[in-house]
Amino acid sequence: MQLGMIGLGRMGANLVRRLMRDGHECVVYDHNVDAIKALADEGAIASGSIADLKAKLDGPRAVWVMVPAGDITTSVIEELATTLDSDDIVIDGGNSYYRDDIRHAKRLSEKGIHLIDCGTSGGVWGLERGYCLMIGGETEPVARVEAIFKTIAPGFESAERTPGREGAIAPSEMGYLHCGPNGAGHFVKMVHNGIEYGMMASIAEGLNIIRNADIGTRIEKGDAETAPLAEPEFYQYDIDVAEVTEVWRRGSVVGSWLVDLTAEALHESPDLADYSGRVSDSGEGRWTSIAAIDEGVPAPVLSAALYSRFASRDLSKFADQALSAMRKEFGGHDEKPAS
Ligand SMILES: O=C(O)[C@H](O)[C@@H](O)[C@H](O)[C@H](O)COP(=O)(O)O
Repeated sequence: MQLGMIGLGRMGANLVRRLMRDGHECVVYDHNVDAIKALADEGAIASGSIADLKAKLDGPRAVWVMVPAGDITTSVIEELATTLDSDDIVIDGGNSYYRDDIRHAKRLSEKGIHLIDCGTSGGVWGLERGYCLMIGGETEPVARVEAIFKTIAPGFESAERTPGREGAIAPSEMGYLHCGPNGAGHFVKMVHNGIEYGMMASIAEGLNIIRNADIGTRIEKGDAETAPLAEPEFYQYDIDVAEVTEVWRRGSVVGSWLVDLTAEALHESPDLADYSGRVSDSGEGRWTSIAAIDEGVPAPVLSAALYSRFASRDLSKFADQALSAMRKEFGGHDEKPAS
């Protein structure tokens, strides 16, 4: 079928490539003319504006928006609200906050345009592996663009069938799921990313414990800041962390795509020297914690993982200085001065 794509960054461009490979026709638009030209050279139909994109699509249209969440998505949706026709469909495939979807759906519905929110997971690997799609919106428009979701998703063969499941293959078994009305798709994607934070943090923390299993040798050399280890002989292991991730990839309980990717990164750079250690976040971990608080549902692991990202930046510095100051004040302890 035909699809318009607005936003030709890594995700948008690869979605277009995957769609074209499967015979879909894509009309593409981006602020960056080079990005449009690159895809036009690969067979997409170039457009010079959102109005031009509309003119090049047959109605009722389907337009996928793949731009950064927040103000940019809102402004593109606003332009679509004034440009598209009744019964056209807008699919927001970015990482929008599900509450924005509810607002955007209302705005588009004033013109009879349908919004589908579509959490899209798979990152830079999605072109080959396919993308896991978490979808929200009205039933009819979602069904109308199902061929698009089917192509973009990884497909039934991407995982072994869950034992006990039989009969017709469900969409979830192909890698896309209509989760509920507007916002439901991005709600599920939000929590998916909250889980992503927790899994990433636990792998990273565990590897750090292994990396420091030689701390007994370092304390003997007197360069540790901690209380002396009672039994330094138990921490004398110089373990190759890269090799640990490699072995965990084979048959271990924690084996996963995240461990695969960690093994790859450690193979390229055993000390991870190219990384400052400051970890960014785009919002979904925060929104997951807010949802947990609103629901009164405990989510200590996901919240701790979010806070450890904050701690990775300089924003924990003042709290650490305050700790140091208090320790010195009440105990006269010798705290390290600022360097
Ligand atoms: O499922 C995915 O493909 C990822 O979650 C993807 O959405 C992306 O990597 C996040 O945008 C990173 O999120 P943070 O910037 O919050 O880490």
